[in-house]
Amino acid sequence: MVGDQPTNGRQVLRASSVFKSYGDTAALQGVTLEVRAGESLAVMGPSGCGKSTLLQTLAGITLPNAGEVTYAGQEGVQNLVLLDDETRAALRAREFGFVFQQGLLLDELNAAENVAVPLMVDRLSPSDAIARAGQLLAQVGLGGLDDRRIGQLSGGQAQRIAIARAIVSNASVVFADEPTGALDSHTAGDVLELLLASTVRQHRALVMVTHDESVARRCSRIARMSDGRVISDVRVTS
Ligand SMILES: Nc1ncnc2c1ncn2[C@@H]1O[C@H](COP(=O)(O)OP(=O)(O)OP(=O)(O)O)[C@@H](O)[C@H]1O
Repeated sequence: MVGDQPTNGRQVLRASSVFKSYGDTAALQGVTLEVRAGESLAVMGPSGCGKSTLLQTLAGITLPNAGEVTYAGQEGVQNLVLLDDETRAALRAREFGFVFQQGLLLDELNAAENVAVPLMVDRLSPSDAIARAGQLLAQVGLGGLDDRRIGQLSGGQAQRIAIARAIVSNASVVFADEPTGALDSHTAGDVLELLLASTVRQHRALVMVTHDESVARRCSRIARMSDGRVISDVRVTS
């Protein structure tokens, strides 16, 4: 099935005329883009065109040089650019989830502890957080692996844990940067299916950077970038 959910949900995120430079490198050159609840947005384009910078800007990880990023969340509509670092970090931990190609899981923690981290950041007691993490691991098909160290898992299992961690605190937006890039095609398909099932089908928004057309076509919308600009933004219809 293509375009897993209708995309007429409420607007959760909006970048307006966003510019971002790193020194002399203009990574974003006036991007305006909205993201709605229950939609999956694939961000595509050639290497270096600004995809990851856009994702990180929408997520409030990177601050733009100009423009606004508004987010409609638990505290109402807020411009992420104007929040102080601590407030923005707390909002990210509470309302956003992240699935990256690799590297965000903590090797020194086991599977359940990794999933529990956002809950503990959000001040849930460790025992309640670990119990909730165990439920999430079962939901993503990894029941019984709670005590397994990250280094003892396959790439596909590690991405399932990353997905569990991304949604454990009821994130309303999940950001994924090449989430299947390091996986073989069969495992990648399973992980993508899980990512879509645990986000858009739960009325979350998914914003995903990918180089893979077949992955993008499973999303409900594709934004294509070139030289720091969005050059096309279309619904996936078939
Ligand atoms: N921290 C940084 N410092 C300096 N330049 C950076 C930094 N991050 C990104 N850039 C530059 O900004 C531009 C956009 O980078 P970005 O990572 O957003 O592109 P991308 O489309 O995600 O690329 P890729 O597909 O290769 O991951 C590139 O020219 C890159 O070299």
